[in-house]
Amino acid sequence: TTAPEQTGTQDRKVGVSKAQDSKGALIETQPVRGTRDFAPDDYRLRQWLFGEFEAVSRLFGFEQFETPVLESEELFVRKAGEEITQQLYNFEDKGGRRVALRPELTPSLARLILAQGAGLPLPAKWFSIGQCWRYERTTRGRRREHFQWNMDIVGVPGVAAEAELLAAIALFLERLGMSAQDIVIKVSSRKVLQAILERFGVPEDAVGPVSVIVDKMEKIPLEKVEEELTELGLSKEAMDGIVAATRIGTLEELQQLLGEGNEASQELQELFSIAEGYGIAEYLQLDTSCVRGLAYYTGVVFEGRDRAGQLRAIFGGGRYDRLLSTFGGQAQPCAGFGFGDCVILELLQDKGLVPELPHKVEDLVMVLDEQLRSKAAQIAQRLRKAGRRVDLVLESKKMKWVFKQAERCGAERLIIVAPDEWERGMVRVKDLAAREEQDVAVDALLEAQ
Ligand SMILES: OCc1cccc(Br)n1
Repeated sequence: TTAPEQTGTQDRKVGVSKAQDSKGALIETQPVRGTRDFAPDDYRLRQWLFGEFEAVSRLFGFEQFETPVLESEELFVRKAGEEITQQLYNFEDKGGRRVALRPELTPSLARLILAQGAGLPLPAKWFSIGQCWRYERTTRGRRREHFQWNMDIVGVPGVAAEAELLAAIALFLERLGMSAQDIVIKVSSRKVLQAILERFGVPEDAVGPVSVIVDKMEKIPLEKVEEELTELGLSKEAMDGIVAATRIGTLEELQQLLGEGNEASQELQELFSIAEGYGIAEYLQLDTSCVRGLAYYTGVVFEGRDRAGQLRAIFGGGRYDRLLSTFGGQAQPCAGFGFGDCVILELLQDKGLVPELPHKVEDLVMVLDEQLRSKAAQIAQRLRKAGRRVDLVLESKKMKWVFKQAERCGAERLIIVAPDEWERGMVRVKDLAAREEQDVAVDALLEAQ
Protein backbone atom coordinates (compact mmCIF):
# COMPACT_ATOMS: atom_id res chain seq x y z
CA THR A 1 0.00 0.00 0.00
CA THR A 2 1.28 3.49 -0.71
CA ALA A 3 1.92 5.85 2.15
CA PRO A 4 -1.09 8.05 2.83
CA GLU A 5 -0.83 11.13 0.64
CA GLN A 6 0.23 14.00 2.83
CA THR A 7 1.30 17.52 1.96
CA GLY A 8 3.62 20.04 3.59
CA THR A 9 5.54 18.91 6.65
CA GLN A 10 2.75 16.50 7.49
CA ASP A 11 4.66 13.72 5.80
CA ARG A 12 7.51 14.20 8.32
CA LYS A 13 6.61 11.84 11.16
CA VAL A 14 8.31 13.01 14.35
CA GLY A 15 7.61 12.14 17.95
CA VAL A 16 5.47 9.20 18.97
CA SER A 17 2.36 7.92 17.32
CA LYS A 18 1.08 6.48 20.59
CA ALA A 19 1.44 8.57 23.75
CA GLN A 20 1.51 7.07 27.26
CA ASP A 21 -1.28 8.40 29.48
CA SER A 22 -1.30 8.38 33.30
CA LYS A 23 -2.84 4.89 33.57
CA GLY A 24 -0.41 3.48 31.02
CA ALA A 25 -3.20 2.91 28.49
CA LEU A 26 -2.22 3.81 24.96
CA ILE A 27 -4.05 6.64 23.22
CA GLU A 28 -3.79 7.18 19.47
CA THR A 29 -2.19 10.53 18.68
CA GLN A 30 -2.49 10.27 14.91
CA PRO A 31 -5.65 11.78 13.34
CA VAL A 32 -8.48 9.58 12.06
CA ARG A 33 -7.53 7.62 8.90
CA GLY A 34 -7.59 9.80 5.80
CA THR A 35 -7.61 13.07 7.72
CA ARG A 36 -4.82 15.56 8.46
CA ASP A 37 -3.78 17.65 11.42
CA PHE A 38 -2.44 21.11 10.71
CA ALA A 39 0.23 21.76 13.32
CA PRO A 40 1.50 25.38 13.25
CA ASP A 41 4.03 24.89 10.41
CA ASP A 42 1.37 23.26 8.25
CA TYR A 43 -1.28 25.71 9.33
CA ARG A 44 0.83 28.71 8.25
CA LEU A 45 1.28 27.15 4.80
CA ARG A 46 -2.44 26.47 4.54
CA GLN A 47 -3.31 30.01 5.62
CA TRP A 48 -0.92 31.41 3.05
CA LEU A 49 -2.57 29.30 0.31
CA PHE A 50 -6.09 30.19 1.43
CA GLY A 51 -5.01 33.82 1.61
CA GLU A 52 -4.13 33.65 -2.07
CA PHE A 53 -7.48 31.98 -2.88
CA GLU A 54 -9.28 34.78 -1.08
CA ALA A 55 -7.12 37.59 -2.52
CA VAL A 56 -7.78 36.50 -6.11
CA SER A 57 -11.49 35.98 -5.47
CA ARG A 58 -11.71 39.55 -4.12
CA LEU A 59 -9.72 40.97 -7.03
CA PHE A 60 -12.47 39.53 -9.25
CA GLY A 61 -15.17 41.15 -7.15
CA PHE A 62 -16.50 37.89 -5.73
CA GLU A 63 -18.23 37.68 -2.33
CA GLN A 64 -17.37 35.02 0.26
CA PHE A 65 -19.97 32.65 1.71
CA GLU A 66 -19.94 29.53 3.85
CA THR A 67 -22.31 26.61 4.38
CA PRO A 68 -22.17 23.76 6.93
CA VAL A 69 -19.92 20.77 6.24
CA LEU A 70 -22.94 18.64 7.25
CA GLU A 71 -25.73 18.61 4.66
CA SER A 72 -28.90 16.64 4.02
CA GLU A 73 -27.90 13.51 2.12
CA GLU A 74 -30.53 14.27 -0.58
CA LEU A 75 -28.31 17.08 -1.88
CA PHE A 76 -25.83 14.52 -3.18
CA VAL A 77 -27.97 11.52 -4.09
CA ARG A 78 -27.66 11.46 -7.89
CA LYS A 79 -28.30 8.33 -9.97
CA ALA A 80 -25.36 8.76 -12.34
CA GLY A 81 -22.80 6.41 -10.86
CA GLU A 82 -20.41 9.19 -9.88
CA GLU A 83 -17.49 8.21 -7.67
CA ILE A 84 -18.22 11.22 -5.50
CA THR A 85 -21.70 9.93 -4.59
CA GLN A 86 -20.55 6.32 -4.22
CA GLN A 87 -18.04 7.50 -1.61
CA LEU A 88 -20.48 9.66 0.33
CA TYR A 89 -19.57 10.05 4.00
CA ASN A 90 -23.21 9.68 5.03
CA PHE A 91 -25.05 8.50 8.15
CA GLU A 92 -28.26 8.78 10.10
CA ASP A 93 -28.09 11.31 12.89
CA LYS A 94 -29.65 10.85 16.34
CA GLY A 95 -32.84 12.48 15.05
CA GLY A 96 -33.15 9.89 12.30
CA ARG A 97 -32.13 12.36 9.60
CA ARG A 98 -30.14 11.15 6.63
CA VAL A 99 -27.14 13.47 6.52
CA ALA A 100 -23.73 13.56 4.83
CA LEU A 101 -20.41 15.33 5.11
CA ARG A 102 -20.37 17.33 1.87
CA PRO A 103 -18.16 15.79 -0.85
CA GLU A 104 -18.14 19.09 -2.82
CA LEU A 105 -19.40 22.66 -2.40
CA THR A 106 -21.48 23.23 -5.56
CA PRO A 107 -24.77 21.65 -4.34
CA SER A 108 -24.52 23.71 -1.13
CA LEU A 109 -24.02 26.86 -3.22
CA ALA A 110 -27.10 25.94 -5.24
CA ARG A 111 -29.11 25.37 -2.05
CA LEU A 112 -28.02 28.72 -0.58
CA ILE A 113 -28.78 30.58 -3.83
CA LEU A 114 -32.30 29.07 -3.85
CA ALA A 115 -32.71 29.96 -0.16
CA GLN A 116 -32.10 33.65 -1.08
CA GLY A 117 -35.30 33.59 -3.18
CA ALA A 118 -36.15 35.46 -6.36
CA GLY A 119 -34.96 38.76 -4.94
CA LEU A 120 -31.29 37.83 -5.16
CA PRO A 121 -29.54 40.31 -7.47
CA LEU A 122 -27.92 38.52 -10.39
CA PRO A 123 -25.33 37.73 -11.45
CA ALA A 124 -24.18 36.37 -8.13
CA LYS A 125 -20.39 35.95 -8.00
CA TRP A 126 -19.67 33.96 -4.87
CA PHE A 127 -16.65 32.11 -3.51
CA SER A 128 -15.99 29.78 -0.60
CA ILE A 129 -13.21 27.65 0.85
CA GLY A 130 -14.46 24.56 2.63
CA GLN A 131 -13.47 21.09 3.77
CA CYS A 132 -14.98 18.29 1.68
CA TRP A 133 -15.19 14.60 2.54
CA ARG A 134 -15.36 11.20 0.93
CA TYR A 135 -15.36 7.72 2.38
CA GLU A 136 -12.73 6.06 0.23
CA ARG A 137 -12.79 2.38 1.11
CA THR A 138 -9.79 1.14 -0.85
CA THR A 139 -6.57 0.37 0.97
CA ARG A 140 -4.78 2.95 -1.18
CA GLY A 141 -4.66 5.03 2.02
CA ARG A 142 -5.93 8.03 0.13
CA ARG A 143 -7.14 11.07 1.96
CA ARG A 144 -10.75 11.32 3.03
CA GLU A 145 -10.85 15.07 3.35
CA HIS A 146 -9.47 18.05 1.51
CA PHE A 147 -10.21 21.76 1.33
CA GLN A 148 -11.65 23.19 -1.85
CA TRP A 149 -11.69 26.73 -3.16
CA ASN A 150 -14.81 27.34 -5.26
CA MET A 151 -15.75 30.33 -7.37
CA ASP A 152 -19.17 30.36 -9.01
CA ILE A 153 -21.12 32.75 -11.23
CA VAL A 154 -24.92 32.42 -11.16
CA GLY A 155 -27.07 34.14 -13.79
CA VAL A 156 -24.70 34.51 -16.78
CA PRO A 157 -25.58 32.20 -19.71
CA GLY A 158 -22.65 33.11 -21.95
CA VAL A 159 -19.10 31.72 -21.88
CA ALA A 160 -17.89 35.10 -20.64
CA ALA A 161 -18.55 33.54 -17.22
CA GLU A 162 -16.27 30.56 -17.86
CA ALA A 163 -13.61 32.89 -19.27
CA GLU A 164 -13.74 35.04 -16.10
CA LEU A 165 -13.34 31.94 -13.92
CA LEU A 166 -10.39 30.72 -15.97
CA ALA A 167 -8.80 34.16 -15.72
CA ALA A 168 -9.10 34.03 -11.92
CA ILE A 169 -7.35 30.66 -11.85
CA ALA A 170 -4.61 31.93 -14.17
CA LEU A 171 -4.01 34.98 -11.97
CA PHE A 172 -3.80 32.72 -8.90
CA LEU A 173 -1.22 30.49 -10.61
CA GLU A 174 0.80 33.54 -11.72
CA ARG A 175 0.80 34.96 -8.17
CA LEU A 176 2.29 31.68 -6.97
CA GLY A 177 5.09 31.89 -9.52
CA MET A 178 3.68 29.57 -12.18
CA SER A 179 2.71 30.09 -15.80
CA ALA A 180 1.33 28.34 -18.85
CA GLN A 181 4.71 26.62 -19.09
CA ASP A 182 3.83 24.73 -15.91
CA ILE A 183 0.08 24.21 -16.23
CA VAL A 184 -2.27 23.28 -19.06
CA ILE A 185 -6.02 23.83 -18.79
CA LYS A 186 -7.87 21.26 -20.87
CA VAL A 187 -11.15 22.66 -22.17
CA SER A 188 -14.12 20.98 -23.82
CA SER A 189 -17.92 20.95 -23.61
CA ARG A 190 -20.57 18.41 -22.63
CA LYS A 191 -22.38 19.63 -25.76
CA VAL A 192 -19.87 17.63 -27.82
CA LEU A 193 -21.07 14.36 -26.31
CA GLN A 194 -24.64 15.66 -26.42
CA ALA A 195 -24.36 16.19 -30.20
CA ILE A 196 -22.85 12.73 -30.72
CA LEU A 197 -25.48 10.98 -28.60
CA GLU A 198 -28.22 12.86 -30.48
CA ARG A 199 -26.89 11.38 -33.74
CA PHE A 200 -27.41 7.90 -32.34
CA GLY A 201 -30.79 8.65 -30.87
CA VAL A 202 -29.59 8.46 -27.29
CA PRO A 203 -31.76 10.61 -24.97
CA GLU A 204 -30.12 13.85 -23.76
CA ASP A 205 -30.41 12.85 -20.08
CA ALA A 206 -27.80 10.16 -20.76
CA VAL A 207 -25.11 12.82 -21.29
CA GLY A 208 -24.35 12.99 -17.53
CA PRO A 209 -24.04 9.24 -16.88
CA VAL A 210 -22.14 8.73 -20.17
CA SER A 211 -19.71 11.51 -19.18
CA VAL A 212 -19.13 9.89 -15.78
CA ILE A 213 -18.09 6.69 -17.56
CA VAL A 214 -16.03 8.42 -20.26
CA ASP A 215 -14.25 10.42 -17.53
CA LYS A 216 -12.79 7.13 -16.29
CA MET A 217 -11.22 6.46 -19.72
CA GLU A 218 -7.82 7.65 -18.44
CA LYS A 219 -8.01 5.37 -15.41
CA ILE A 220 -9.64 2.11 -16.54
CA PRO A 221 -9.20 -0.03 -19.71
CA LEU A 222 -11.24 0.96 -22.76
CA GLU A 223 -12.98 -2.45 -22.64
CA LYS A 224 -14.32 -1.65 -19.18
CA VAL A 225 -15.54 1.75 -20.40
CA GLU A 226 -17.30 0.09 -23.32
CA GLU A 227 -18.79 -2.52 -20.98
CA GLU A 228 -20.27 0.20 -18.78
CA LEU A 229 -21.55 2.13 -21.82
CA THR A 230 -23.19 -1.06 -23.07
CA GLU A 231 -24.87 -1.46 -19.69
CA LEU A 232 -26.25 2.06 -20.25
CA GLY A 233 -27.82 0.72 -23.43
CA LEU A 234 -25.50 2.32 -26.00
CA SER A 235 -24.99 0.61 -29.34
CA LYS A 236 -21.51 -0.27 -30.63
CA GLU A 237 -21.83 2.52 -33.22
CA ALA A 238 -22.72 5.05 -30.52
CA MET A 239 -19.73 3.93 -28.47
CA ASP A 240 -17.39 4.23 -31.45
CA GLY A 241 -18.85 7.68 -32.10
CA ILE A 242 -18.18 8.66 -28.48
CA VAL A 243 -14.62 7.35 -28.48
CA ALA A 244 -13.90 9.20 -31.74
CA ALA A 245 -15.38 12.38 -30.29
CA THR A 246 -12.97 12.23 -27.32
CA ARG A 247 -9.98 12.36 -29.66
CA ILE A 248 -10.47 15.88 -31.00
CA GLY A 249 -7.64 18.32 -30.37
CA THR A 250 -8.49 21.37 -32.50
CA LEU A 251 -11.51 23.57 -33.12
CA GLU A 252 -11.23 22.81 -36.86
CA GLU A 253 -11.48 19.07 -36.23
CA LEU A 254 -14.41 19.72 -33.93
CA GLN A 255 -16.22 21.76 -36.58
CA GLN A 256 -15.59 19.00 -39.09
CA LEU A 257 -17.06 16.45 -36.69
CA LEU A 258 -20.06 18.46 -35.55
CA GLY A 259 -20.60 20.91 -38.40
CA GLU A 260 -19.95 24.66 -38.56
CA GLY A 261 -23.07 25.87 -36.78
CA ASN A 262 -22.77 23.47 -33.84
CA GLU A 263 -23.27 25.15 -30.46
CA ALA A 264 -20.30 23.44 -28.81
CA SER A 265 -17.90 24.63 -31.50
CA GLN A 266 -19.25 28.16 -31.45
CA GLU A 267 -19.11 28.43 -27.66
CA LEU A 268 -15.57 27.09 -27.49
CA GLN A 269 -14.51 29.40 -30.31
CA GLU A 270 -15.89 32.36 -28.34
CA LEU A 271 -14.24 31.17 -25.13
CA PHE A 272 -10.80 30.97 -26.75
CA SER A 273 -11.30 34.39 -28.27
CA ILE A 274 -12.20 36.03 -24.94
CA ALA A 275 -9.27 34.19 -23.34
CA GLU A 276 -6.96 36.06 -25.75
CA GLY A 277 -8.24 39.27 -24.21
CA TYR A 278 -7.34 38.09 -20.70
CA GLY A 279 -3.92 36.99 -21.95
CA ILE A 280 -4.57 33.43 -20.78
CA ALA A 281 -5.05 31.65 -24.13
CA GLU A 282 -1.69 29.86 -23.85
CA TYR A 283 -3.01 27.98 -20.82
CA LEU A 284 -5.96 26.58 -22.81
CA GLN A 285 -5.94 23.42 -24.87
CA LEU A 286 -9.05 22.03 -26.55
CA ASP A 287 -9.21 18.39 -25.49
CA THR A 288 -12.51 16.55 -25.90
CA SER A 289 -11.26 13.69 -23.71
CA CYS A 290 -11.78 16.15 -20.84
CA VAL A 291 -15.35 15.45 -19.74
CA ARG A 292 -15.07 15.72 -15.91
CA GLY A 293 -16.73 13.18 -13.59
CA LEU A 294 -19.63 15.20 -12.22
CA ALA A 295 -22.96 14.40 -13.85
CA TYR A 296 -24.47 17.88 -13.57
CA TYR A 297 -22.23 19.71 -16.07
CA THR A 298 -24.19 20.83 -19.15
CA GLY A 299 -21.73 22.87 -21.20
CA VAL A 300 -18.10 23.98 -21.07
CA VAL A 301 -15.93 21.81 -18.80
CA PHE A 302 -12.27 22.29 -17.93
CA GLU A 303 -9.52 20.85 -15.74
CA GLY A 304 -6.03 21.97 -14.82
CA ARG A 305 -3.07 19.59 -15.10
CA ASP A 306 0.68 19.93 -14.58
CA ARG A 307 2.33 19.89 -18.01
CA ALA A 308 4.76 17.22 -16.81
CA GLY A 309 1.70 14.96 -16.40
CA GLN A 310 2.87 13.60 -13.06
CA LEU A 311 -0.06 14.64 -10.89
CA ARG A 312 -3.81 14.32 -10.61
CA ALA A 313 -6.08 17.18 -11.70
CA ILE A 314 -5.23 20.42 -9.87
CA PHE A 315 -8.69 21.92 -10.35
CA GLY A 316 -11.82 21.36 -12.41
CA GLY A 317 -15.03 23.09 -13.30
CA GLY A 318 -17.61 24.00 -15.90
CA ARG A 319 -21.14 25.05 -16.65
CA TYR A 320 -24.09 23.46 -14.81
CA ASP A 321 -27.28 25.16 -16.02
CA ARG A 322 -29.73 22.59 -14.67
CA LEU A 323 -28.63 22.05 -11.09
CA LEU A 324 -30.91 24.67 -9.54
CA SER A 325 -33.95 23.39 -11.45
CA THR A 326 -33.20 19.78 -10.43
CA PHE A 327 -33.44 21.10 -6.86
CA GLY A 328 -36.94 22.31 -7.73
CA GLY A 329 -35.89 25.94 -7.98
CA GLN A 330 -36.02 28.58 -10.70
CA ALA A 331 -33.53 27.48 -13.42
CA GLN A 332 -30.46 29.70 -13.54
CA PRO A 333 -27.34 29.46 -15.73
CA CYS A 334 -24.36 28.63 -13.50
CA ALA A 335 -20.65 28.08 -13.95
CA GLY A 336 -17.94 27.42 -11.39
CA PHE A 337 -14.85 25.50 -10.38
CA GLY A 338 -13.38 23.57 -7.47
CA PHE A 339 -9.67 23.88 -6.65
CA GLY A 340 -8.27 21.46 -4.02
CA ASP A 341 -5.59 22.24 -1.45
CA CYS A 342 -3.46 19.12 -1.95
CA VAL A 343 -2.31 18.69 -5.56
CA ILE A 344 -1.36 22.37 -5.82
CA LEU A 345 0.92 22.00 -2.77
CA GLU A 346 2.55 18.89 -4.27
CA LEU A 347 3.15 20.90 -7.46
CA LEU A 348 4.58 23.88 -5.56
CA GLN A 349 6.90 21.53 -3.70
CA ASP A 350 8.04 19.92 -6.97
CA LYS A 351 8.81 23.39 -8.36
CA GLY A 352 10.49 24.77 -5.25
CA LEU A 353 7.78 27.41 -4.96
CA VAL A 354 6.64 26.73 -1.39
CA PRO A 355 7.38 29.97 0.52
CA GLU A 356 9.32 30.06 3.80
CA LEU A 357 6.70 30.95 6.45
CA PRO A 358 8.48 31.00 9.81
CA HIS A 359 6.75 31.78 13.12
CA LYS A 360 7.35 35.49 13.72
CA VAL A 361 6.98 38.07 16.49
CA GLU A 362 8.61 41.49 16.80
CA ASP A 363 9.48 41.44 20.53
CA LEU A 364 10.39 38.85 23.15
CA VAL A 365 9.84 40.24 26.66
CA MET A 366 11.30 38.71 29.83
CA VAL A 367 11.93 39.57 33.48
CA LEU A 368 15.18 39.01 35.40
CA ASP A 369 13.30 39.11 38.69
CA GLU A 370 9.88 37.51 39.25
CA GLN A 371 8.94 40.52 41.41
CA LEU A 372 8.72 42.51 38.17
CA ARG A 373 6.30 40.07 36.53
CA SER A 374 3.44 42.59 36.43
CA LYS A 375 5.77 45.26 34.97
CA ALA A 376 6.67 42.91 32.14
CA ALA A 377 2.94 42.31 31.55
CA GLN A 378 2.46 46.09 31.38
CA ILE A 379 5.28 46.43 28.84
CA ALA A 380 3.98 43.55 26.71
CA GLN A 381 0.46 44.99 26.63
CA ARG A 382 1.65 48.43 25.63
CA LEU A 383 3.61 46.94 22.72
CA ARG A 384 0.73 44.66 21.68
CA LYS A 385 -1.78 47.51 21.69
CA ALA A 386 0.61 49.34 19.38
CA GLY A 387 0.36 46.37 17.03
CA ARG A 388 3.60 44.61 17.83
CA ARG A 389 3.53 40.82 18.20
CA VAL A 390 5.01 40.02 21.60
CA ASP A 391 6.07 36.64 23.02
CA LEU A 392 6.15 37.14 26.80
CA VAL A 393 8.37 34.67 28.72
CA LEU A 394 5.99 33.41 31.42
CA GLU A 395 8.40 31.89 33.90
CA SER A 396 11.97 32.28 35.06
CA LYS A 397 14.29 30.94 32.34
CA LYS A 398 18.04 30.82 31.81
CA MET A 399 19.38 33.26 29.20
CA LYS A 400 20.48 30.36 27.00
CA TRP A 401 16.85 29.25 26.73
CA VAL A 402 15.71 32.85 26.13
CA PHE A 403 18.08 33.34 23.19
CA LYS A 404 16.98 30.00 21.74
CA GLN A 405 13.35 31.09 22.09
CA ALA A 406 14.15 34.41 20.40
CA GLU A 407 15.48 32.41 17.45
CA ARG A 408 12.43 30.13 17.43
CA CYS A 409 9.94 33.02 17.29
CA GLY A 410 12.00 35.25 14.96
CA ALA A 411 12.05 38.10 17.49
CA GLU A 412 13.76 41.33 16.37
CA ARG A 413 14.22 42.62 19.92
CA LEU A 414 14.72 41.07 23.35
CA ILE A 415 13.31 43.35 26.05
CA ILE A 416 14.59 42.61 29.55
CA VAL A 417 12.77 44.05 32.57
CA ALA A 418 15.42 44.20 35.30
CA PRO A 419 15.38 45.79 38.83
CA ASP A 420 18.20 48.37 38.45
CA GLU A 421 17.02 49.66 35.08
CA TRP A 422 13.37 49.63 36.19
CA GLU A 423 14.35 51.83 39.15
CA ARG A 424 15.47 54.38 36.54
CA GLY A 425 12.28 53.95 34.47
CA MET A 426 14.25 52.00 31.88
CA VAL A 427 14.33 48.53 30.32
CA ARG A 428 17.23 46.78 28.59
CA VAL A 429 16.67 46.33 24.85
CA LYS A 430 18.77 43.97 22.74
CA ASP A 431 18.55 44.51 18.98
CA LEU A 432 19.05 40.86 18.01
CA ALA A 433 19.92 41.54 14.37
CA ALA A 434 22.43 44.35 15.01
CA ARG A 435 23.59 42.57 18.19
CA GLU A 436 23.47 45.91 20.03
CA GLU A 437 22.09 46.55 23.50
CA GLN A 438 20.91 49.75 25.13
CA ASP A 439 18.78 50.93 28.02
CA VAL A 440 15.57 52.52 26.79
CA ALA A 441 13.05 54.59 28.72
CA VAL A 442 9.76 52.68 28.96
CA ASP A 443 7.93 55.60 27.35
CA ALA A 444 10.37 55.57 24.44
CA LEU A 445 10.05 51.82 23.77
CA LEU A 446 7.61 52.32 20.92
CA GLU A 447 9.71 55.02 19.29
CA ALA A 448 12.83 52.89 19.53
CA GLN A 449 11.45 50.29 17.11
O1 LIG B 1 -11.86 15.31 -5.26
C1 LIG B 1 -12.67 14.34 -4.72
C2 LIG B 1 -12.68 14.45 -3.23
C3 LIG B 1 -13.85 14.78 -2.55
C4 LIG B 1 -13.82 14.86 -1.17
C5 LIG B 1 -12.67 14.60 -0.51
C6 LIG B 1 -11.54 14.30 -1.26
BR1 LIG B 1 -9.92 13.93 -0.39
N1 LIG B 1 -11.54 14.22 -2.59
